[in-house]
Amino acid sequence: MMSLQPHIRLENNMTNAKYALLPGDPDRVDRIACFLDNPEKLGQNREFRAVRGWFQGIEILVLSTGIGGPSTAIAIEELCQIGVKTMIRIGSCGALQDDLALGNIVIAHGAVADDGTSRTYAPACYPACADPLFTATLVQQAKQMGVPAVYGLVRSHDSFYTEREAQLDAEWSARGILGADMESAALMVVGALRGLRTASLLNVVVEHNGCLGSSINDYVQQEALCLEGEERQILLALRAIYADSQQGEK
Ligand SMILES: O=P(O)(O)O[C@H]1O[C@H](CO)[C@@H](O)[C@H]1O
Ligand SMILES: O=c1cc[nH]c(=O)[nH]1
Repeated sequence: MMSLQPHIRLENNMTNAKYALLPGDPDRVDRIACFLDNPEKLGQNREFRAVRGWFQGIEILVLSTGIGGPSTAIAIEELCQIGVKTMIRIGSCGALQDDLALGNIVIAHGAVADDGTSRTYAPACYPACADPLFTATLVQQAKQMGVPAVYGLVRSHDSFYTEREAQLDAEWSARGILGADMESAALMVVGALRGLRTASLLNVVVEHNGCLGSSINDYVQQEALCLEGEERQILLALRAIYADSQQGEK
């Protein structure tokens, strides 16, 4: 088996984790670590910050993927080389539906693959789907926890600031897509091609057509709602991992 992975700079002997949590933002790795027992920093190279820890006895690796499909695909490929089997994105998204509030959680069972990475790995008609059983476990746990969560489809894209974004968001909103992010599709497509189980949990950090509050109080309150959502999605993922682990060796 290959040893030190060139980008994530992890190797087999550093962790036995079969489950990985994958935020985009490296700083989110540190906040996730607060939910784990005996968290241990494994290092950082570029956008890939790694921590391992345990939740109810299950070893979990946390690795940031950076922004977008290319670095996410690199993270998935290299995590696969060191034996990780189940990868759960702990991401954020912009809502595409009016009834989604800041801090609500979107459980994505599939994604519109509007990104270049997915297209590079497979034709555009290849479906970007999460693992159905793990996703069902997430939905079940969310219900048990009383988390404000919805499940459905999201759209992953490569652009944030093009002139067409508002129009594209409106079109995909009309098709019932719940939210927009930049990594879920690549995770699902590359994961499926490599025989991995994937899932994506997205915290709503931008409301659909929401007017941004101008006062400091609004801003502070919005930030607090987003952080609460992040805590919910982390706990939800960890509880689903535990429930999944009780169903047999993965
Ligand atoms: O919060 P993360 O996980 O980085 O996800 C979202 O935030 C970034 C854009 O601001 C993109 O990576 C998007 O997918
Ligand atoms: O609006 C947003 C927020 C996060 N990520 C996106 O892709 N869009």
